[in-house]
Amino acid sequence: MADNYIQVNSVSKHFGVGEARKMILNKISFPIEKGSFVSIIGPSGCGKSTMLQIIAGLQEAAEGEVILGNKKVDAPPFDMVYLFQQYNKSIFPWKTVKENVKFGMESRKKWSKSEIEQRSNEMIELVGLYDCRDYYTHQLSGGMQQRVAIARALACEPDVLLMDEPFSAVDAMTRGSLQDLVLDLWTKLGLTILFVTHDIDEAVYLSSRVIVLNRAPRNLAADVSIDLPYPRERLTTPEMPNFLKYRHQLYEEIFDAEKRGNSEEIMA
Ligand SMILES: Nc1ncnc2c1ncn2[C@@H]1O[C@H](COP(=O)(O)OP(=O)(O)OP(=O)(O)O)[C@@H](O)[C@H]1O
Repeated sequence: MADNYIQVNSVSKHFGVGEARKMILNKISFPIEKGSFVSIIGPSGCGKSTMLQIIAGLQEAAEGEVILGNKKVDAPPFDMVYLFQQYNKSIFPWKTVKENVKFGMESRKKWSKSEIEQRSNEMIELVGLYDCRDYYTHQLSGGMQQRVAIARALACEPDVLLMDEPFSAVDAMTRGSLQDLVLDLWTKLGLTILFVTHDIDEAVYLSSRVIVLNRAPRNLAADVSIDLPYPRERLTTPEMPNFLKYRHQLYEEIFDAEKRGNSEEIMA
């Protein structure tokens, strides 16, 4: 059932004090439906990561609030996990794949030993690393390390997965297979996903909805529902007329947002 699971209510944020004070987000509001896949795009510096971190409870808004379910987010909620941009650095090199995946569950002290054992095996299997479960980080490729970080995050049974440019450091082939993995996990586990990316094709391919942030003024430039069927197919989806239509529309939005942002910087 579609309902507004997360509500971003008039969120503002600035950094710096005095003359150095800079408005980053200005009264941004949008709802997120449960089970949706929402990407946030926008020109560099428009505040995408800051927005995601406020939603995650990792940064405080200067004004406004984020509601998850019926509760205001004022600290990282247990049912939300945040995957950082360079999340291959967040896995421990002295632990094996399996130990890394178990670590997140063990630190929450919510599950028994046998539940941790079973769930970690299931997650490792789901991300396709079962045969490498006893490997250490240095024995894994970058894409495999990212699968470990995803498995560790999902082992904790979150409802919401927040991802900040998760695939920016991998080659095109790995990126494609990680995109399909995330779509597969989203479907199988019934997650709500918020995804920050610079890549418009990636945003259209993955998302049920794309939000565009402006750099000047610091508000919402566009909110576009992506009416393309799931499951998405790597070869056929990008050739669909609607895919090309959304891609074109979002490129235009970004170009406009960039132009407005650049002219604001020249005026400043
Ligand atoms: N802790 C901080 N202190 C001061 N300024 C900050 C801080 N964090 C972010 N900023 C500034 O806020 C603005 C928005 O940063 P943010 O990383 O949210 O943007 P972004 O849209 O994710 O950028 P990019 O696409 O380049 O990753 C930038 O101008 C950045 O320099």
